[in-house]
This record gives sequence, C-alpha cells and structure tokens, in this order.
Amino acid sequence: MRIDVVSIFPDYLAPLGLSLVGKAVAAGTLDLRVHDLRECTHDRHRTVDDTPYGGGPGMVMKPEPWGEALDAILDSAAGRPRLVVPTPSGRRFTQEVATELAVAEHLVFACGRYEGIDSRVMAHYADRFEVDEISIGDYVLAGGEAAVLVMVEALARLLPGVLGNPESVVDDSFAPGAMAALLEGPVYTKPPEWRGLAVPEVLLSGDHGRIAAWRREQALARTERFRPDLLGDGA
Ligand SMILES: COc1cccc(COC(=O)c2cn[nH]c2)c1
Repeated sequence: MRIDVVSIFPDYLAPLGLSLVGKAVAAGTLDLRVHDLRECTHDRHRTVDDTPYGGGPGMVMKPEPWGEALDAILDSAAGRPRLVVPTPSGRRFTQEVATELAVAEHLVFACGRYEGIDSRVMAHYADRFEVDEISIGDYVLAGGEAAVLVMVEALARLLPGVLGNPESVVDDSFAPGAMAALLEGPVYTKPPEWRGLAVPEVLLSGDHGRIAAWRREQALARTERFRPDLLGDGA
C-alpha cells in the first residue's frame, strides 16, 4: 500500500515513522510519502489560505496549491487513489471504515486547516480520486494531521504481517461478530497481587468456560455503563 499525506506541517506526521507504522514502512508493507503543501505555493509569502467568499470568520485553504500537489501525486499514481479528507463534517470513522481503508492500494490524505479546503478541490478531483471525507469524532481540531495519525494507525494494524499477534485483531472491541460488538472488559497480568489488589480468582482458575463467561459478563457491564448504544434494542 502507498500512502501520501499532504500537509503544511509535514513534521506533524513524523510519528508515522515510529512503532507499528514505522515497522510497516521499514518492512516495505507501507510506502509512505509526506508532502509539504507550501512547496506548491509560488508567491513571496507562500500563501495557502485566504478569506472565505460569503464572509464569516477564519480562512479557507486556496485551491491552487492543492491542485498542484494532487496533480503531482496523480502523475506518479497507478490506479484511482482514495482521497481521504479528515474533517468534522465527514462520515464517521469506525473500525469498519478502517478495514475498508486497509484494503486500498493507494491512499492520499489531505490535511485541511483553518475553516477547511476550498470545496472545488474535492469536486474537481471526483473523477480521478475516490473522494472520502471522514470525521474521527464530533470535535474540531486545528488541522487534519492528528486525524491522519489516528486513521493510519488504525488501518496499519490490520495489514497482514504488521501485528505480532493477528489474533488480537479478531478480538478487537469493534471487530465484526457476536461478542465483538461489546467493549473490552478489564485485563490483568502478573503479579497476582499488587498493592493489596488481587487478580479476580476466576482468571487464575484455569476453567476456560468460567473465564469466558466472566469476561462476557464484564464486557456487557462495561458496555451498559459506557456505550448502551452498542446494545441495540433502543438501549
Ligand atoms: C478539511 O476541513 C477541516 C476543517 C476544520 C478542521 C479540520 C481538521 O479535522 C478535524 O478537525 C476533525 C476530523 N475529524 N474530527 C475532527 C478539517
């Protein structure tokens, strides 16, 4: 998979060189290319934004630099990449969307700032990109870069050979399946007692039936407490 990221703060994407994503890049599973949008400006002040038509607060990102940046990526692209634009006004990012992105050949992330990117950019490229405006949550960030870090990490761990233990993807809280639509319950490891707190004895019992039942009960209780919406039947 090839991933391009276009941003006026390319250094913000440096964490993608670390840990799990960094290993996938080193292994060649991910071909990651970060581009500085300001290299596509040619005025003295390297202008990327201007005031919004129709008035209103803030600034809007100008279309010209984006046109130059996205044309350059298309010139070196094979098929029809997916253009992912992180925005508060996009479709909701979920584990299911992460699995969709994980099977793409080529993702291009456009990091918007200010009040957003001139809408003509997404309209202009609708035939050469699969344009996908995605929100990682109902809040407003200063720019799309942090959302790209979130989405790339979520999709990278689904790529073959990236996770040490592929099993843990199956058990993910939000992976498809009966139990999976619940939140994860509590987890424990050694020592068996820590600062006077013991591990629930069922987990030390070796009785796998009891353990599975206890874990489901804990997952249900946690889901009822924090995410009753996941329990359906109008809960
Ligand atoms: C492209 O237009 C804009 C406009 C404003 C902010 C941003 C950055 O993204 C977010 O704030 C966000 C993404 N998911 N949840 C919040 C992009």
